[in-house]
Amino acid sequence: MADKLTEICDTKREEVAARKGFATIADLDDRATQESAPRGFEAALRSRAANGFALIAEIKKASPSKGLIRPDFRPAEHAVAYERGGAACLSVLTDAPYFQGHEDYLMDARAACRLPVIRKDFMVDTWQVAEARAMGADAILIIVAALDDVLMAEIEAAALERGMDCLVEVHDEAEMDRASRLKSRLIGVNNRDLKRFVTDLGTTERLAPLAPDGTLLVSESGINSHADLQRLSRCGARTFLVGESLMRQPDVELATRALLTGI
Ligand SMILES: O=C(O)c1ccccc1NCC(=O)[C@H](O)[C@H](O)COP(=O)(O)O
Repeated sequence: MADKLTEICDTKREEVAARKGFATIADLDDRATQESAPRGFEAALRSRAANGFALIAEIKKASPSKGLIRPDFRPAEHAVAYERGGAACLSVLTDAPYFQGHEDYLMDARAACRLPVIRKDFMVDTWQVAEARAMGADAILIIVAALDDVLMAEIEAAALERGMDCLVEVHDEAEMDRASRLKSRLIGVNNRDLKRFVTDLGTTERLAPLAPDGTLLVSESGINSHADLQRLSRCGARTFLVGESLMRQPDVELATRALLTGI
């Protein structure tokens, strides 16, 4: 897995190097003490998945594959709509160059609702983990394809010591094997092939049996309907990360409810 992801991570390393000049990890940890404690991202998903489908609803303005997705982008309103529609957690993109994200979107969304929030970004440095907590994030994303084993474990440790959860994202069998060596047991299979930008729900079906014991499996990307949730549940996935198909709907609350219930 390389290409676009490599390009995004190279850009991210440059961005982080520049941002580090403005705040040390100690500064960020100090700022984090003024934030509310982590809300329990994984626990919220596990409790919802025990009784049905658990949704991580994504607040996504744009993407490298589709450009602008939501012209009338209002993160706080979308957060409330997702919560009312039945989402268990939120995902908020904070990457600016490729997704038009911003840390303010995460802070505004989290302040508007009671849901736990994952900072959806490309983690390449432990500094970003402290930054995530300082902006209020309850969880971070670890993209296995973007990191070596040592850095991946350091980023996970930095999140766990701050009380945050990690969603560990994989795209293939080798990455599932590497993910299984981490402590976290919240593993996401990304159905999007980052070389060709096509999505295939079959990726989750192929990798689901390889997840280590105790895993809460999350199927990510390219999910459009309740029928997709039903199909994916047959391979054991009861937790889903959905962005574009919900963000394109005029009534986000209604669309979220329809996705979860089929009604
Ligand atoms: O969304 C993209 O085009 C993309 C491109 C390159 C790297 C990552 C990308 N997406 C990040 C995500 O993981 C998705 O935003 C998330 O899984 C939701 O997917 P979707 O429901 O298809 O919007």
